[in-house]
Amino acid sequence: MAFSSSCSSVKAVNSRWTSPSPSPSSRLAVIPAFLHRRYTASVKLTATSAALKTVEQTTLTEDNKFSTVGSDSDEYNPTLPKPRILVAEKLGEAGVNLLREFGDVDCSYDLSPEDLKKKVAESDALIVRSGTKVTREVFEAAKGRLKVVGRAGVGIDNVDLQAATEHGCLVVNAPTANTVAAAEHGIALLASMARNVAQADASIKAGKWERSKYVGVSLVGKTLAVMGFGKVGTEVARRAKGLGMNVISHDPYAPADRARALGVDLVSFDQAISTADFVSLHMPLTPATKKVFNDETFSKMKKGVRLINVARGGVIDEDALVRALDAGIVAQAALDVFCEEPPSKDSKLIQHENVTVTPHLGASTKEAQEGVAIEIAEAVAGALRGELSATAVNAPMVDPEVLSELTPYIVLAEKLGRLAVQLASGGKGVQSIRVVYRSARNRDDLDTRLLRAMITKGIIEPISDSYVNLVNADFIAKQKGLRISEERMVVDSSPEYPVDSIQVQILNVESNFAGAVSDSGDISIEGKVKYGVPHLTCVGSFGVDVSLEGNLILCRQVDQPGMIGQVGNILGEQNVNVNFMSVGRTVLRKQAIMAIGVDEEPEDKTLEKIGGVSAIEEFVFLKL
Ligand SMILES: NC(=O)C1=CN([C@@H]2O[C@H](COP(=O)(O)OP(=O)(O)OC[C@H]3O[C@@H](n4cnc5c(N)ncnc54)[C@H](O)[C@@H]3O)[C@@H](O)[C@H]2O)C=CC1
Ligand SMILES: O=C(O)C(=O)COP(=O)(O)O
Repeated sequence: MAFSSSCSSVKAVNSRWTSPSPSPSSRLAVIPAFLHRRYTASVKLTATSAALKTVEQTTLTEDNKFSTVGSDSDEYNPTLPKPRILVAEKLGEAGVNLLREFGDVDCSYDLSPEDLKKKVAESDALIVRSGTKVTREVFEAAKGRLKVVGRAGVGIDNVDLQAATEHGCLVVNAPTANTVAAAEHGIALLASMARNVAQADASIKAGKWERSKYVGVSLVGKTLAVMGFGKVGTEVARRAKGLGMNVISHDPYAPADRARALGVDLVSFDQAISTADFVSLHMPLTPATKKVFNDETFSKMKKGVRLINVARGGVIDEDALVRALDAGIVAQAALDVFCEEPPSKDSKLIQHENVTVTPHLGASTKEAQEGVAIEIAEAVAGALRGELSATAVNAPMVDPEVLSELTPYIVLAEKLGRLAVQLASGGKGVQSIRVVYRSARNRDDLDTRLLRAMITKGIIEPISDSYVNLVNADFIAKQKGLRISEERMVVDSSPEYPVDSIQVQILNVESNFAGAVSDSGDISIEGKVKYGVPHLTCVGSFGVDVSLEGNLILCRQVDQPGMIGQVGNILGEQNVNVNFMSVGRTVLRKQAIMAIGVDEEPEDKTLEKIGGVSAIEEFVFLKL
């Protein structure tokens, strides 16, 4: 469907205009030099009343970098103190060295829960492995300082993700570097269990020579059920095929063609457990997989089945496993992971003669630990720099190519949100937002999660104390009762660009600038990215074209000659640098909107002078 914008045409006056030589004393008279600090002050004057109204708002960061993990004020800046990174579990040296180049690193292992809480209150990032429980209390104790938790490994079941999200704390993991190590450990357990290696070793060391007791079983020709055909499961399957095993797998989410390519059949859960001689667990611990191996499921297994678990202890009901071992349903089990780690010394499961155990060693090879350390160090440093992480667990994961393409639109989205909310009277009662993305691409080719998050950030931050980032944007919006509906319209523009325009509407709210209210009665602004720079292209029903840099003055006036000169002169006299100017009108010589981009924040008296120009009916000063 071709779309024509609801905005009126733009009068061609997009000229760069520089005020006469600025006097240093008047520059930055109001805006503090430290652009990263939040501050409050924004004024709106109307020509008729010239009354001052204040809207609380925040600044943008200098470099337009969008923040994934921190507020603008917390964003990484090389001139600010280095971020503090708490490494709470042993991490490979290469990773620690990488982190040291970037931040102040505190390697404190074996912290008590109380000490961990104390330390996170002074840390921007925390790095853990599977041995540290990062609970809600930890996030609460951090009091907003903790911006990222890095899990140096795959499983994030030791991190309270909901609490992290609510606190706007990004969680990243290192999901690839230990895959092979875990798979190799699975195969090591499989083979050593089948040939009683651990038991025979203990027997010899106890002075015995028991050859007939430790007759094993062969692997070749046996059926292995791989439960969870993800990264580790796939590598286990590949290796088991090499050992001559028949491999089947159960994974409700794995693509069948990927399995087929390895000669593995994807089957149902019951089929997998009832036909396998060996069952190897490789699924994550989730509410759906918790204790999925229990009395009922053990009873469906082939008598004499052998079980390997290098995934998570919690997927097995350990008491049920002891019963299944005692009943001979499970002939042997080889376990690397346990419900509680370390397990109690007198655990019947650990002590069972048919059970082989290792202390969560799946990822513990030199190679894997160096790889994981580098992977997590890069992810954490990137997150602290405000980059989007490819391994984010509680924020949108975005392909780097998609991200680089979307970056200018992300900046535009935040600025439109920030502008729109300043056009609402008093910034209160903003409840319903409608966003329309116009794009030449197919609906499925445009992932709007980042754009929506940044519009939310732009809307919420100027009117509240909350800081919003990609992690908590949806949560904070919900908490504040903000409803954001999104629409996509296919337009006849170039599919080379992901988005043609973004329109942000605030519904059912009064505006402090009548010119921003569209025919439908809602505050409406629209923007585009031009040559990589975000532009405002529509205010209410008026088409404009002004680059969104610095701050913005919007004037609604009678469309007549000389307006640009008059306002330009007022600003120039006060050494306010105009970076862009544009006039849009609906009907010739009736009404027009003048959008003026200014580098500095004009003083109140300057704004009052603009308000005093007789043809100006209303105007508003907006911070970007
Ligand atoms: N023992 C150790 O030191 C290590 C343990 N792990 C654990 O191994 C497990 C697998 O890790 P990766 O392969 O890297 O993860 P992954 O995310 O690549 O694979 C997990 C697979 O499980 C599947 N799955 C989810 N729910 C399932 C269900 N109900 N039934 C069957 N399959 C299901 C998923 O679709 C996915 O394909 C994780 O629990 C991880 O924490 C990983 C590395 C080292
Ligand atoms: O990566 C995983 O999921 C693991 O279980 C590895 O845990 P670890 O880092 O060795 O404590």
